[in-house]
Amino acid sequence: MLFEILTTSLMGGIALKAFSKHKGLSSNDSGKIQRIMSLSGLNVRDGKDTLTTQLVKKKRFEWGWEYKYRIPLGRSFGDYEAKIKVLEDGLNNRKKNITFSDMKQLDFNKDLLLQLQQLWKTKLTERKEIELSYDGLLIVRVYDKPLAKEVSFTSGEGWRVPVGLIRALNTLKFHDFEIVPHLVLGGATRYGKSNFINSVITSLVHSEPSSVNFYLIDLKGGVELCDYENIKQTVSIAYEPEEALNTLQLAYSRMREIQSELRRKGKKNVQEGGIKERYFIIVDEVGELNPTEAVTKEEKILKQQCQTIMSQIARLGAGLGFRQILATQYPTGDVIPRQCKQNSDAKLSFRVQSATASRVVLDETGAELLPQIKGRAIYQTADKREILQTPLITSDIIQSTILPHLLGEEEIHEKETIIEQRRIDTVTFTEV
Ligand SMILES: Nc1ncnc2c1ncn2[C@@H]1O[C@H](COP(=O)(O)OP(=O)(O)OP(=O)(O)O)[C@@H](O)[C@H]1O
Repeated sequence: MLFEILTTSLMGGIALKAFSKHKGLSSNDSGKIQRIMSLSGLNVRDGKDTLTTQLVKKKRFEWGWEYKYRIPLGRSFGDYEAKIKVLEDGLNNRKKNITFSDMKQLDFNKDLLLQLQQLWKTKLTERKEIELSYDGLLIVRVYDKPLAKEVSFTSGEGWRVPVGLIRALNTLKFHDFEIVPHLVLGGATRYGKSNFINSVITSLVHSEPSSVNFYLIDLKGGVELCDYENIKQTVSIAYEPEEALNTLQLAYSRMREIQSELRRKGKKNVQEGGIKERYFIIVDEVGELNPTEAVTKEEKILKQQCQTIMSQIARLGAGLGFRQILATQYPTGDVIPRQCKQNSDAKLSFRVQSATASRVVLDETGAELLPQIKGRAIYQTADKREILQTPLITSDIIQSTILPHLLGEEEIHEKETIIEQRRIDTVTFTEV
């Protein structure tokens, strides 16, 4: 009896609190955010006046709250970005509330007390996460639930590959290589670049096995991409800068062939020309092809040639079915050829060391402030920037996907002979 009374009043109390919170009556993070901003030195003194960050709008979404603030004169978005950790810690310095949606998940036919205990435990370890952006007003998004730290890999469809789970509605975001052909990828070591490249290749092999062609350049000692060496979709693979030039030349000469074919047909691009094949040039550690880092004159010339071809492919390849993915862990000024950067409308950056490195990859700061979570990244297209958790792919998935496409010894020999022949035919590189 006593237990029933206790449970009923506890439930009643929680329900009331949850209801008021759901209606936005009790939770007022907007005020708390304003207070944290003031206390962390974001106010501006103007003579006798103190200019503060002013709330303009707040809106409840399924994932949490969005607040819009007018920032005082004399402050920049960067000033607020620099305080993101202070804001997040301040917001999480609170007593935990049970929400209406938490209540909806309870099963009243099962052991309620146990469920409530579990819910409370989850609440104590849960952390709200925030995201900042700026569109003339400062936008602060406060998410009820943190973004998952691990997301399983599932293949995309056609030329759409999974990029990661976004917070809004917990949905998977895809990158469509037919819409945005080239991608620049950056991030400090061990945050997930190679894993992402593996998931792109695996997804494409799974979805477009007879139309996808790879030109792979793995300058990290061949440990990452060697799995794909003997699959029929890989036209050429390189492990050293000298080999990289060969691989790029092969891709370049194929690009010229397609260009001639389209010209003959009087078509503007592969879509119009009914050409289904797509060619992916993937360079893992493009920094190894940076001529300014070359030691000898020959090496410098070789790397310059590589960069010239990569720039040509970035500039002209899109309509000819060529897609380029350039990855680097050293995002310094000249590591990604300028034309490649300019022609890549999508960028994916894992955590980097500094705001400067973030600017090299994304053209904006922010990737240096990502949490130290493997696989967490900013995906940026021409009009949108989203934080997401990239899927983690396992060796088992990679192996089972490529197994049906592995070449036999005779086919490998045949492929090598064709490549050798093409190399001989690829005389000199000329501008298209
Ligand atoms: N999306 C992810 N989710 C969870 N863990 C991940 C994810 N991506 C990578 N990891 C973990 O991080 C480790 C390093 O990842 P990865 O090899 O892709 O890093 P990297 O950025 O390519 O590093 P480096 O530049 O040093 O080669 C992986 O072995 C894996 O355990």
